[in-house]
Amino acid sequence: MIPFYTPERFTSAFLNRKKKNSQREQEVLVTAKRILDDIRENGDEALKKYVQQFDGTVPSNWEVTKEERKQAWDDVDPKTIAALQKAADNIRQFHQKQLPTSRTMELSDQIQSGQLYRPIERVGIYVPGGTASYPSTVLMNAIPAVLAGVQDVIMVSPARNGQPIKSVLLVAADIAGVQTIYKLGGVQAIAALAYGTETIEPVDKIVGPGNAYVAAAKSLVFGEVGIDMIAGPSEVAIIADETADPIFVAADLIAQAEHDKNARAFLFTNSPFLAEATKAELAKQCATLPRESIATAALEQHGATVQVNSIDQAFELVNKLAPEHLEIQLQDPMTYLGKVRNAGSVFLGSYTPEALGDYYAGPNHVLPTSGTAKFSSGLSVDDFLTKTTYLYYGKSALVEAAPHVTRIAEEEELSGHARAVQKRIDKRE
Ligand SMILES: NC(=O)c1ccc[n+]([C@@H]2O[C@H](COP(=O)([O-])OP(=O)(O)OC[C@H]3O[C@@H](n4cnc5c(N)ncnc54)[C@H](O)[C@@H]3O)[C@@H](O)[C@H]2O)c1
Ligand SMILES: N[C@H](CO)Cc1c[nH]c[nH+]1
Ligand SMILES: [Zn+2]
Repeated sequence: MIPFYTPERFTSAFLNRKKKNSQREQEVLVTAKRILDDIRENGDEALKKYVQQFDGTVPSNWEVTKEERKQAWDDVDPKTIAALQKAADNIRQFHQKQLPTSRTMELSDQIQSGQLYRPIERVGIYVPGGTASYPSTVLMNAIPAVLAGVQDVIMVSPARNGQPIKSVLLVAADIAGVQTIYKLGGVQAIAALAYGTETIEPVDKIVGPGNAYVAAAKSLVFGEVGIDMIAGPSEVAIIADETADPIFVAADLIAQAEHDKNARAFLFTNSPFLAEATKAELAKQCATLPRESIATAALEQHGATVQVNSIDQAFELVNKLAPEHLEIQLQDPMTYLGKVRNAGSVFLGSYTPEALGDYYAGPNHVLPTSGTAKFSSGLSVDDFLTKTTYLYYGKSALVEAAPHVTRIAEEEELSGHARAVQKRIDKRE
């Protein structure tokens, strides 16, 4: 089960590793590039070829029809629909507060400047559909886009082996306000969104998580279109002391580990009792878990219980790790929030499991992984907006600024710049 680490061993095993593409990552990149290039060159014909190869059958229509979307509502249990609607309300409410307002700075009647926010026009949302389906991911990606004012929100998800896209994903798409849904997944979906084909219009930005092939394809089309981030395997770090309940701690480590054999789940504790009790509890809870083999593999290969000397040391290590999710299961958890420097999202107290945020509470679950929380943030309304600054100077304001502007231009030996100002001054005199 979960291996024990000293802080020193944890540091050398997880924090000091040089990032270098493994041979497998290189192979995935080569495959993704080959598929992208082919679809860019040969459009729908190549798209069909890869859909057939990787997803088993080519659907008769790429786009999910109105009838298929309507039928989905009859297929899904009304209790699931109600839960998704409530979750959507919470997510909407949280993200609504992120909406910025355009700013104007009026320094005088001669000088005005400001910043305009505008929605990106067309956004593609990737919703995974390989080993599991995630209606929560539809909500988390589409709701901020719709709130930002994106005109066309286009969702892609694979319809594999002749099976339709799961009805629950179609219902979630309706609840979130997705306009168009294409039955496409993997690298071929990213290619169609980025480059377009004869039948599919390209988008301006692609967001959403996916497997290694999807992540590689997103990294390769970046520049041609925008992307949100390159998502790695999901991860949680839990800081807990002797007051934490080992049943809750183990349950939350497992909730992360069941995602993927490469998922990472870490417990940092100063209590040897909690460490042992959690280990025993992990074995007990895994034994009855439907995804036991995935969770056990993740905990054994990518999990760790770190015996820290103090809670301060736990925060030091966690800030270096910059985990996607951080749970603080300590007494008076809110008092520790100020100690968090790097983390995608923080869950405070024993009654705030990460699962609450994954599905329901409001904050986004598309978060920076693999230490990237040091320089990036989770998905938000901001990801669907562009910022344009503007500037207005009247004549007398330019006259006042002119000597400074021309001085700097001369320093840079760009006399054309200096003249662009000076010509106006000369004409005035
Ligand atoms: N971070 C988050 O918010 C979040 C949320 C949900 C899911 N996820 C993650 O997303 C991932 C989903 O992965 P998935 O595989 O289930 O679904 P997916 O939709 O990402 O990938 C399925 C597609 O991969 C392609 N593919 C499979 N094998 C291939 C190969 N050998 N060569 C080329 N293409 C190939 C196929 O086209 C297939 O349609 C998981 O790792 C999951 O943990 C993350
Ligand atoms: N924990 C995942 C990555 O943040 C999100 C998710 C979706 N469904 C369940 N969990
Ligand atoms: Zn999850």
